[in-house]
Amino acid sequence: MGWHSNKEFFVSWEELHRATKELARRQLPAEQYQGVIAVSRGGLVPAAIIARELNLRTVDCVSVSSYDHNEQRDDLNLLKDVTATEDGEGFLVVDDLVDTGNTLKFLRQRLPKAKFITVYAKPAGMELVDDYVADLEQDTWIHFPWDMHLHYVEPLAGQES
Ligand SMILES: O=P(O)(O)OC[C@H]1O[C@H](OP(=O)(O)OP(=O)(O)O)[C@H](O)[C@@H]1O
Ligand SMILES: O=c1[nH]c(=O)c2nc[nH]c2[nH]1
Ligand SMILES: [Mg+2]
Repeated sequence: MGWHSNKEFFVSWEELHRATKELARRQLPAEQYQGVIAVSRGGLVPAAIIARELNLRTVDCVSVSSYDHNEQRDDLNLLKDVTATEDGEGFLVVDDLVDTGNTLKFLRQRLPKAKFITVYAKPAGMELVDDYVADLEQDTWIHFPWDMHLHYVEPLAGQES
């Protein structure tokens, strides 16, 4: 799916940490929340950072599976449901990004009273998220640090030919 994208955006651990702390700061005051729900798996690292910054110790996770039909992901279903809350009231649902919005559309039905936040947002899904830090164009594929590996790159002068 992502390999058809025109542009790529590489996120380092440092940058993910910085952006997620900015997202956390925007959720203050922390007392208005009871806990955090991570959307597994991409939301797990951002949710841990948010929980640490807001000093929230109730952390749950939800896992959604999707099937690919004509490159459009639909037919979402819950692989693992939330147990910490019935309707999401007082909870922050955290994901790494919103792209088409299908994942969050599905989760909003399950947790109608939660606040939904992501670190990154693409235009098609922006309306489904209550807060995000950075927006990217729809045809940009975001590479997260857990999907990457540092490797050697030839100096520019060595790449001439
Ligand atoms: O807005 P959407 O089009 O639904 O896309 C966004 C979702 O896709 C990715 O998760 P994915 O389902 O690929 O699984 P992962 O989190 O386990 O990587 C990402 O982490 C979001 O959860
Ligand atoms: O690593 C990812 N980068 C993306 O841009 C994206 N969009 C949906 N799912 C995604 N996963
Ligand atoms: Mg995900």
